[in-house]
Amino acid sequence: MSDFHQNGIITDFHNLTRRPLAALEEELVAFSERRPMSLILPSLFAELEGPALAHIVEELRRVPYLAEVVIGLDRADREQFLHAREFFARLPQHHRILWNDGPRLQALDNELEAQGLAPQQPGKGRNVWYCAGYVQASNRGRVVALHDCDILTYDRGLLARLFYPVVHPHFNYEFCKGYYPRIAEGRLNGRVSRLMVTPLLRALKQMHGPLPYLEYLDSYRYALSGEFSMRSEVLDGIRIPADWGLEIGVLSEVHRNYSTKRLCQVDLADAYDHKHQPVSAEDASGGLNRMSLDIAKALYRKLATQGVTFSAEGFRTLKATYYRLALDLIEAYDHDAVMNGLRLDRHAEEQAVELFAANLLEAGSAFLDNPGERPFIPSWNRVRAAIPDLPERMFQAVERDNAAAV
Ligand SMILES: O=C(O)[C@H](O)COP(=O)(O)O
Repeated sequence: MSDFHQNGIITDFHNLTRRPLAALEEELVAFSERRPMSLILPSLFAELEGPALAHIVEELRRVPYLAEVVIGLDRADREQFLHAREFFARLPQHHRILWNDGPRLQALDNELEAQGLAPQQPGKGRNVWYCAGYVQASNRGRVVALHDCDILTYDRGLLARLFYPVVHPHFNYEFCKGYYPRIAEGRLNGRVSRLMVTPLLRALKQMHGPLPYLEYLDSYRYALSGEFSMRSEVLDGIRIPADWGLEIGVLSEVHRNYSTKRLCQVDLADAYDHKHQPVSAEDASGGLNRMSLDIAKALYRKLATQGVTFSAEGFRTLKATYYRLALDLIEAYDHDAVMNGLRLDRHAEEQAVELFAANLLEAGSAFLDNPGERPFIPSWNRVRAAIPDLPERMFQAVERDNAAAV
């Protein structure tokens, strides 16, 4: 049960009364006339075979207010795409799959590449970016929500709560971010969020003063959650990273474009569990190792756009400050866990913090050594300026891929 604290920066929507889902959904159906809703599901083909997605689709089948569901499908060959079409066919809502590796969308990607506009690397950010372009072209929704496809504890109340703040006709929020406790099987999870992002933001505040941007980021209870909703025009103007920096990138872009009065967060669930990636300490190309590098790079680059300058010496200080703050937080997490009868492996937590600390330096060197890197994908506004009919052609390509014969 959450309290009713407001942090004074963004509005916080709590779950104070466990209001029945039927009441929320009834309102959402009424709101949908004025603000129709699209749902984007960024998915890997492998997730169709995992334990979460079949249940998510079962829940979605019963959602009465959605105008469309757009599934961004990554890492699928032709046969797998055909399987995905069958898999999602049970959705009663209008739905389309973006076969990102298919020949039609690849051809458009090549065209964008020729103009220097294509995402530079594969990843969740790239997948979401293409889906964002598609929902603009399909023009079915005024409000768009996104959630991950590996949520093991999914129920459709999560989606209702995620949409509500942005679709209520008398509220004028542009963007809403979800939060929840990542607790499962007696353990406290959310390792990158708890052990890296929170102490890193606080270390940056110690070093650079209480910048409004850092205060703002730190006001999110779960900055890395993959669940957010927004008015559809928000998607047009933002530049997001192609990789795991997506969540931090989106939060940064909405901060740049809107007053914090137009931004909010919402309590989505009492517990949340998903697929846990390995830490992957030995291999920086995967797992939480890679995720922490991508996030640190995205944060440094966004801070640079706020006028913050970095140096090798500064990164060393950041590492030391972060490390101390992270160890103090582990103590707090541990005590909180004990009182709640949860388990926390302090050794594993400290090992993760050591890795993240090293990665802050690693990401720092990448930042200082590659000033010309293009980690952010251009906004769709820019794509439309360069190739005006590309979104429409993408729409047609998706229609053809989803038609009976591919
Ligand atoms: O949100 C996070 O911190 C990362 O996605 C890792 O989450 P996990 O520890 O719950 O796997």
